Amino acid sequence: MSLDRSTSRPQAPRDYRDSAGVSGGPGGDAVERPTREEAEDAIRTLLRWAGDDPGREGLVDTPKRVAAAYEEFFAGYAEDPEDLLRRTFEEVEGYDEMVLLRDIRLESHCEHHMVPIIGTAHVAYLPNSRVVGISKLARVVDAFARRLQIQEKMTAQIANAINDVLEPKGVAVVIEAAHQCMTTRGVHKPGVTMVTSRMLGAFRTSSDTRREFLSMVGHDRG
Ligand SMILES: Nc1nc2c(ncn2[C@@H]2O[C@H](COP(=O)(O)OP(=O)(O)OP(=O)(O)O)[C@@H](O)[C@H]2O)c(=O)[nH]1
Ligand SMILES: [Zn+2]
Repeated sequence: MSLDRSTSRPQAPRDYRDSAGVSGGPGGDAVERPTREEAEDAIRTLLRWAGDDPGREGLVDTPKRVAAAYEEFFAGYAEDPEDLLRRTFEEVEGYDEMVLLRDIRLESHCEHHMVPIIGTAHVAYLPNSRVVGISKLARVVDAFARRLQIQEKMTAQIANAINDVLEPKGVAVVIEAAHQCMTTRGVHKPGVTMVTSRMLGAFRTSSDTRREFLSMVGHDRG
């Protein structure tokens, strides 16, 4: 879809549904994206609502900057994670050990308060003769993270997309993240981290495989 959001009203991208029926899309075809000008007007309204004057010098360009920032924060709606995974995979005979991408920086936004969720993702799979370009695993994390999210849904979506395209013997995803809606507002608990996981295939059925993964990502304490 077009990234030129200045005047056009591009169609909302295809809703992404994982095999658990979890929707990762922006709300389906019913959502019509406003124009860039309408988005900037909305930001001026919020500035007035916060108690400031959107016409003062320091704030004149702020709506434009915020809209540009939103394009980055929410770029995932324009991505098709399955397509990313299909792009570079190849058939490999003779490698059937775990592939792990550890400590992937994760930047997302919580769907309740629209404030950052910052953390780390660990993604592993057990190839079933098919391997993917390793950067694509990090791109899949970004494609789901750059949306309004809750951590449980994001974790499941990443694992399910990899499972659907690569058809591996197993997939494991662990995300550890701090939610700024808990640290900078509301309950104000800095230092708290939420940990979520999704284990599929051998990572779910074999405790040895799961233990190997958890030990490789440093989650085998206790
Ligand atoms: N399970 C889950 N909860 C989340 C996530 N991100 C934010 N939340 C929680 O979503 C809840 C929303 O609760 P509400 O009572 O509707 O909103 P609120 O009045 O702003 O709640 P407080 O954050 O407790 O002030 C809060 O408990 C948040 O901590 C997430 O990724 N997963
Ligand atoms: Zn929140």
